[in-house]
Amino acid sequence: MRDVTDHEIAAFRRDGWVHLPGLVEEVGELRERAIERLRARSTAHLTLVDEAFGQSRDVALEERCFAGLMTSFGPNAVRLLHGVDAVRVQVTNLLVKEPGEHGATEFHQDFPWMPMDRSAMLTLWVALVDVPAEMGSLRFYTGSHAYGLLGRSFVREGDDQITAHPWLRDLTLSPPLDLAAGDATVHHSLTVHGAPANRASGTRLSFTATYFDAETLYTGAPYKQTDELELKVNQPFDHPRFPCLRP
Ligand SMILES: O=C(O)CCC(=O)C(=O)O
Ligand SMILES: [Fe+2]
Repeated sequence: MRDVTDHEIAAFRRDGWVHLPGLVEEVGELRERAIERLRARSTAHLTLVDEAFGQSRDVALEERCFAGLMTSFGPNAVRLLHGVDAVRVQVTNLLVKEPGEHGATEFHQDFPWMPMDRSAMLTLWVALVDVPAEMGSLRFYTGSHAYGLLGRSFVREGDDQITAHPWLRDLTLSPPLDLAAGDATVHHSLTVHGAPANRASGTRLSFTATYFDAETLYTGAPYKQTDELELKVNQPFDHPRFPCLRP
């Protein structure tokens, strides 16, 4: 994996998202492991998120090659986030968007569900196959991370951010990106983002990892991932599920 450049860091801080062409040199093994693992995924559509994409969560806890990818991006995540000395990983995931099976990913922010006391958090999204725009690469409202918490989406029908906050349309929507396998995007946890449905013929396949400031304290807000972990309120996420990475 290459380092992010100073120019890319400046763009991320200004825009709330950045395109990282050629971030990962070789994705062959990652793609094979992803396909293998996704065979076992549940295809039940139980939530509004399931309508948008399938998931295989915590992939880096179980697959060495994804653990390597997660770890190598740690120093980049520290550099991208402002005033952060170390990060923890919140979750790693494989996302699959099938033509026909999945619809659009409605525009949303990632942070409003999180049981964290600060929003210094970002998500790396790596294309594991070529993802032309019509396959559903992510779109971002440029600068939307400056507007704070805008509320939860995927909770009720019609709660996407554009319906809730029509003024977002005054911001610039990022261009439809044609990603090659190994290209990535990064978005801040407050950046409004979404993706169109997959209108190509193949499967959209990506790896994501979410990183947050290692100093972040647990608030105790109900959240499926953390409810069972016996974390202490007002203490850091000091738990093997949230590995700490330093530059
Ligand atoms: O891949 C998608 O369509 C959505 C992914 C997403 O919202 C995220 O990684 O935060
Ligand atoms: Fe998201």
